[in-house]
Amino acid sequence: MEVEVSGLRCAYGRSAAPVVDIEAFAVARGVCGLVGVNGAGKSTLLRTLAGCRRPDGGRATVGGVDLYGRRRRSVVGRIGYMPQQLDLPGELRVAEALDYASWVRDVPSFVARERNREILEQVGLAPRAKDRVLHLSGGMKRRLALAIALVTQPDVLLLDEPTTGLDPEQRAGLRGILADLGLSAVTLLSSHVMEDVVMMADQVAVLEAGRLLHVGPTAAFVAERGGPDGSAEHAFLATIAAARS
Ligand SMILES: Nc1ncnc2c1ncn2[C@@H]1O[C@H](COP(=O)(O)OP(=O)(O)OP(=O)(O)O)[C@@H](O)[C@H]1O
Repeated sequence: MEVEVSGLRCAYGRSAAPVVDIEAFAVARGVCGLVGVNGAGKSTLLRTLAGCRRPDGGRATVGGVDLYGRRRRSVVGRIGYMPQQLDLPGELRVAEALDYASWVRDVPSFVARERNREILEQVGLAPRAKDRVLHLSGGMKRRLALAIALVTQPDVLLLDEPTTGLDPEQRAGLRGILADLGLSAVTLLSSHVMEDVVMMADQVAVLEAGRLLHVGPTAAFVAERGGPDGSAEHAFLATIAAARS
């Protein structure tokens, strides 16, 4: 299932300059890392691709279906979205929160029961299934948000800064989950941490002031722009410096 964007413009306020302005962008499968400095437009783009924020111009499609068109219902249910700002039901227990998310997304309860148990194992929250969400640590809340994004077994997974607050073991766990999903889903993840992008994403997209500066295989991006040390950080900084000069 392909995620595609054409002539996409997003602005906050009628006369404001667009904070996302992308002529064309397509991700067909695997994991694409979306990188950019603070305010580059990553969250706005992901929110728009999740079907949560109507663009001010252009189109965003999933599997050829306009996310804001008449047939949107047929695709928004196939998208799993983990926002940057978590809004979790603190009073519920972890397993209940997942069941609730499944109910909201119309996953039949007989399917959800087994699947949610597996998801809790995957994200390492099975031992905390009976804990109240508000008692979880920051990193655990992030893992729960990831679990919630997975309840529909989405074809498209959008993760906004998924590694924030995760310990090294959990980062490795997230890589494992993405590697499994990479075979079947299109994943777009934003991150400030180039190291995470190199380890998790086979493609990298660089966003600067709402515009797409570069899209391509991560390995080539680092090899060609990473300087003598082959540093991903260097590749990123060189790309935005060239665009600003
Ligand atoms: N609700 C809002 N109202 C007005 N402006 C907003 C709003 N949300 C974001 N912006 C502005 O839009 C621009 C892009 O913000 P966005 O959060 O999409 O960037 P980002 O790349 O995700 O940043 P970060 O890495 O800091 O999370 C920024 O200039 C930001 O100030």
